[in-house]
Amino acid sequence: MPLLDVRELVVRYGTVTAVDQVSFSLRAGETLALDGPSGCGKSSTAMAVLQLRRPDAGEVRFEGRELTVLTERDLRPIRPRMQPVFQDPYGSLSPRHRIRDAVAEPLKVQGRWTADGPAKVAELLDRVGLDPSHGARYPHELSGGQCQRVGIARALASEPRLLVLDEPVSALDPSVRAGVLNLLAELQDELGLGYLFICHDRAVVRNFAHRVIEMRDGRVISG
Ligand SMILES: Nc1ncnc2c1ncn2[C@@H]1O[C@H](COP(=O)(O)OP(=O)(O)OP(=O)(O)O)[C@@H](O)[C@H]1O
Repeated sequence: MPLLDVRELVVRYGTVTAVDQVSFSLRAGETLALDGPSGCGKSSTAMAVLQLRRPDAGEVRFEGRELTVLTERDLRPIRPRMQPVFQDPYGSLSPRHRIRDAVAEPLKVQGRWTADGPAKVAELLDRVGLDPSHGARYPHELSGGQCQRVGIARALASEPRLLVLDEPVSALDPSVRAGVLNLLAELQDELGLGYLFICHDRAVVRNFAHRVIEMRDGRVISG
């Protein structure tokens, strides 16, 4: 059974059809890249997969369950298992919260904060290659690459099966990109995560993805 199976997905904004009958599937432990020029519908596909933007038509089957028919309430226990990581590492963190609080937040929101919470946060920071002492800092005291690692630690706190990575290294200096991509590859090996990886850097896609589908004007043109 695929981890994620998307069938004939459609997303419209008024009269614009941003995603037009897109289908693909993804297995656990696999990275599928969505490639294509700006405006071709990659982010809209990602948002619809995550049910952050409910699709206008089509199916999104995740771990065997059809999500598009579920209510917000029924989606609540499923949401932690599919986590986004966005392009802008600073933008996805609140400037007023310390790093340790940002990583603790999903545990607290999901009712999983217990006496060993601080130790779990330290472990998550260590897992993404950050010194646990970074937990006391604020986002502006970290580099872009370190912030993106915090974003990944926050996603891992939810114990996901799928990460939707929307241009996760595009905003980073070329010198730190490889480090973040290596971390993602290690986590995938270790945890068997599926990655839907949105990226328009051909070299990165070639090195990192197991399969690539190419989009143009809302449609899949190859892959
Ligand atoms: N909220 C919105 N309202 C109206 N139109 C939108 C909205 N979001 C996206 N679009 C339009 O939908 C189409 C697909 O956009 P989308 O952001 O999904 O593409 P993309 O491939 O991710 O592009 P980029 O790489 O620039 O993020 C574009 O024509 C875009 O202008």
